[in-house]
Amino acid sequence: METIEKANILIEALPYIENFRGKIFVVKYGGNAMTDERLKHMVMEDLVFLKLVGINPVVVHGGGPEINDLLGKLGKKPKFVNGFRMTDKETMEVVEMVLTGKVNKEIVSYINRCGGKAIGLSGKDGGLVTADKDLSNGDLGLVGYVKSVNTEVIQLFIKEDYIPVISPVAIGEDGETYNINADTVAGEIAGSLGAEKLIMLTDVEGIYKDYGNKDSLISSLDIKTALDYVNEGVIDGGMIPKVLCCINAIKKGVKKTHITDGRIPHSMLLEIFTDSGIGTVIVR
Ligand SMILES: Nc1ncnc2c1ncn2[C@@H]1O[C@H](COP(=O)(O)OP(=O)(O)O)[C@@H](O)[C@H]1O
Ligand SMILES: CC(=O)N[C@@H](CCC(=O)OP(=O)(O)O)C(=O)O
Repeated sequence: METIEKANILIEALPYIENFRGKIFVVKYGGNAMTDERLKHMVMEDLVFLKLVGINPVVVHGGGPEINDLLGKLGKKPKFVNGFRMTDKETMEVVEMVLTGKVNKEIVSYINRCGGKAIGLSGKDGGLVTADKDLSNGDLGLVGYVKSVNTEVIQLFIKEDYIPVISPVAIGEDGETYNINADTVAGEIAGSLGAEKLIMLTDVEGIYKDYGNKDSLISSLDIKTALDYVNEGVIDGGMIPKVLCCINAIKKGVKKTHITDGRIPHSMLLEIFTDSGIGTVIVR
């Protein structure tokens, strides 16, 4: 790359950096970007970069594949209904162990090694997220929905320059531990914080008008069109809950939500700091 091109890229980022200083970006971290070592490293660098230019990233992570791995080793077969894991008591123990014990701490130590200051939290810490039993897909055991978010805990850590890293496990008034889909938690936290952005890292480029036709990637759509696409079946499968979480977050005051390709190196920076972005933006 010519040196002038490098300089132009930095200059293109300048107005965004100015604009976003002090704002909160909630990042849902999952998919390939979480399992591929090289991509993992780049995501951590991107998070530290955001913090250094004055943006406040808040990470909500998944870990579905890791949970499946450990369940497999224990001889338990994972079962899903509409993308939600059937969670009996024994499965819940595994979910909590993997998400809060393994995945969360790995991300925290990775960010710290990359020069950031990360703090690991589950929904249980400081009453950050409370849950109740989710019956919207039938009785899936200990699957929960988000009842409340205590933003004070998150704000406290942001103020002290930490990057909060949150696992989607929460406690209910009944004292039960609940397993909540990570996209849902990210959407609810972004909404409650009034975040500037919710960024969903996933394993597709973004939303396609015609899934299967790589040329039909949509760069931007509003919430009404997004909902129409869900109802018309243009948006299907695992993309449905993602889009619904984005819509929910926007209705609660998040300015922009992004669905972007975690398989692309530094996709977060490309999405945030370039005029065209690389994935799909959903706005009001
Ligand atoms: N219109 C669409 N555009 C993009 N992806 C779509 C669309 N309709 C359905 N999908 C599906 O949604 C999937 C993304 O959801 P999912 O696999 O649950 O992501 P993640 O594992 O990152 O949470 C895509 O891999 C694709 O199979
Ligand atoms: C209720 C439910 O399904 N919870 C999810 C929580 C983790 C998650 O959402 O992980 P991904 O983002 O990697 O899919 C699960 O048990 O897999």
